[in-house]
Amino acid sequence: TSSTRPQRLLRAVQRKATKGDPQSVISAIDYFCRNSEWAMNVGDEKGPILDSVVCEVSPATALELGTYCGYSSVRIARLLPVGTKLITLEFHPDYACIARQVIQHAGLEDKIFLVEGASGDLIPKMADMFGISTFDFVFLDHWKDRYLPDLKLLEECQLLRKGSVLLADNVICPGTPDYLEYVRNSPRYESRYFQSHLEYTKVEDGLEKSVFLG
Ligand SMILES: Nc1ncnc2c1ncn2[C@@H]1O[C@H](/C=C/CNC(=O)c2cc([N+](=O)[O-])cc(O)c2O)[C@@H](O)[C@H]1O
Ligand SMILES: [Mg+2]
Repeated sequence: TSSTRPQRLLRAVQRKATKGDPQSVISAIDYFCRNSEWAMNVGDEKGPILDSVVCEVSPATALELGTYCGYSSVRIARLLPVGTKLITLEFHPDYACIARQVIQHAGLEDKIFLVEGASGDLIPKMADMFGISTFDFVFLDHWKDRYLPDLKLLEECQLLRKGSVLLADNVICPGTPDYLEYVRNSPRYESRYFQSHLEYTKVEDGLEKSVFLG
């Protein structure tokens, strides 16, 4: 029977990456996407920008919207201080299943809570589910038309505090025009664009970093 691309990506990790070594999992996925099949991971050019923002924020509480195969979950969680956790939301059960195995191969299952479900349903439950009050860092990488509604939901649920950092992938390609317009024009955000390229290609893309001003 035919396999799916996420299954083939996982197989490449299991074959090439060293168990318990997050960097080798990241390298195995990037190698697979450059040499076998493109996949929508933040990738090896935007990834270091993500890394630098995570290190700068050094979040005690971090949220990711859209796990997919777990590539950015591994990138983020490998940098988190001991005792801190990444909560990542994924509504496609098959992708969640692959991501759990990628995360396990990286040895990061104790630093990552993967919750299956839609962000719109789960965000209002985050405080109760995880006993947190606000997120220090949010990485948005799910369906592009959900970035703005979910940002507004985070605001409404008071899950952002003065200084919370939002980092959004693909603000140019595929593009998130309504989200960009909001964070760049709202007096409640200080926004900055990090120009880069769409993963594994020469097409322009970039990350938008927005700090919530309270
Ligand atoms: N509301 C929600 N709650 C939970 N999980 C959700 C969700 N909406 C989507 N997801 C999940 O997030 C991933 C979608 C990513 C969309 N990215 C993309 O469409 C994408 C496309 C390109 N591209 O076309 O070049 C490049 C990229 O870097 C991209 O991230 C999938 O795993 C999907 O199941
Ligand atoms: Mg993306």
